[in-house]
Amino acid sequence: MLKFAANLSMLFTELPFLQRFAAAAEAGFRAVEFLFPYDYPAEEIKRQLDAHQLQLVLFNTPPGDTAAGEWGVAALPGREAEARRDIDQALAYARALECPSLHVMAGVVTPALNAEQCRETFLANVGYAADRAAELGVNIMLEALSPQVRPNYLFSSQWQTLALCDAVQRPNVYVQLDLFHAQLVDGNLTNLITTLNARIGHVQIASVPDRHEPDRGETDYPWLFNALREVNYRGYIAAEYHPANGTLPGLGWVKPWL
Ligand SMILES: O=C(O)C(=O)[C@@H](O)CO
Ligand SMILES: [Mg+2]
Repeated sequence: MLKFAANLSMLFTELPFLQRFAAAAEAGFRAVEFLFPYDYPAEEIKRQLDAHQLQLVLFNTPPGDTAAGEWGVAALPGREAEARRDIDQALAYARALECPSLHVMAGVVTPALNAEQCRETFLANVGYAADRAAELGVNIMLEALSPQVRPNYLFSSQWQTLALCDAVQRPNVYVQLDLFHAQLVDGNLTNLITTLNARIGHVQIASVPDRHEPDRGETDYPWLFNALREVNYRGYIAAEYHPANGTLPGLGWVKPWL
């Protein structure tokens, strides 16, 4: 049985953040994810999860200075101490919120940076995160981001994600397969699912190219759900899209799965 989660940074944004948990549960979701918990004490988020019997399944390490265009610091040479503080903080939240997976954000490689050095820095920081996470039973996710959404992010292809997972040599590091980014960059999604298979730790979905509900656009999600079922995918599939016309009217696609 496939399991679905609502991304509370993109869905239910008609409501303030802490009210989105109730709305997701009311809509039938049993699991949620979001970008960042850091503006709120963990206890406050935990109260929402418990009150609405929701499982938190994923969130991200802090993004760095977003106003300056940063999107993670784990690949930025010279920022290792900050990256590891961020990882420690994120893992403290993961523990408090009983969240099984953490996405470690790499960062944008500006022209002033050496790409190979960034990759090495990322691998070292992911190794640190994986070892700390293993003590808590948490898995680490790595996510390729398309240049259309995040230009110059450290990696954009699912094959680069796989190579990074291989290179870090830790059993608790997985591919976070966002099928929206994957279609933009790699295509051939059925092959990606069957080839990556057991290395996939988390899946996210949205229509392509508009990043709306996954019931439109160029990707056939019922087909891909079936492909995930056939490889016996046991993780979550998170709805990470911008609703085209409000969250609730767009949830028809997920109703049969909840
Ligand atoms: O942008 C995405 O896609 C994500 O999954 C974010 O959480 C990280 O960039
Ligand atoms: Mg994503």
